[in-house]
Amino acid sequence: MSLVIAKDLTKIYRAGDVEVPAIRGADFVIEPASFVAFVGPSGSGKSTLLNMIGCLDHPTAGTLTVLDTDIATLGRRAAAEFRGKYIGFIFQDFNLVPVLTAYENIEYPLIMVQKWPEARRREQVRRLLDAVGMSAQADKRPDQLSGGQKQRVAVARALVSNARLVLADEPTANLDHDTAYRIIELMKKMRDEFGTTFVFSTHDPKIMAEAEVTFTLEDGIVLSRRNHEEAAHA
Ligand SMILES: Nc1ncnc2c1ncn2[C@@H]1O[C@H](COP(=O)(O)OP(=O)(O)OP(=O)(O)O)[C@@H](O)[C@H]1O
Repeated sequence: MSLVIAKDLTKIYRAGDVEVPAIRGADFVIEPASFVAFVGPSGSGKSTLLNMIGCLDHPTAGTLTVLDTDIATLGRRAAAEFRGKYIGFIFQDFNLVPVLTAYENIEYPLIMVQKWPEARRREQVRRLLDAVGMSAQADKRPDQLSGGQKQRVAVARALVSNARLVLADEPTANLDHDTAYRIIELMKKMRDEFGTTFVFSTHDPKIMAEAEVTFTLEDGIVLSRRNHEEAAHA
């Protein structure tokens, strides 16, 4: 069963009398444990699509099924619960809490959303710190970390609640190219290790080449789907 199924997905923003069609009838499918990129120019609708898949924004029309749930039908509370249980987020500006250490930033969703007992939390946070290669920096605050290290912490935080799907909106936009490449490789390694589906957006052609499946967006329309493995063997 596919993890995400979008059919004729449409999003129109309304500001007074003005309508902005951000997504115009998108159809796509994302499989479990896949490594997927949405690419396209600024304003093509990448963030809007990721926000709808992440239950942060409501479709105007069409259907969007995530993990067998028609998420367009969820109310605010149910959407928040669904997000907390199944979806992790990574942002271009890291979004770490400045007064918390790397350890505490990763632990935060377990306290706020999941309410795990302390011993289980500690074991899970240490496992994630180790998986992203940040155990030695566990006690540092974000201002004591490099951009790449901050994004490693954010990757661990996105996975700490055992998310089935991680959505990353331009996760490498604030990183130099080598660091960006290493973060994408880390995300792929996490996909291999935990079986989590990763969906990210990017403008960067070198970064998009690292995805296994690429959807190209233009003016709110999914123009093409490319499977890199099929292409490599063609
Ligand atoms: N809250 C909003 N209200 C009105 N229009 C919006 C809103 N959010 C996005 N849009 C419009 O929807 C379209 C798609 O925007 P979106 O942010 O999804 O594109 P994007 O591909 O992520 O762009 P970028 O790469 O610059 O982040 C744009 O025309 C944008 O101006």
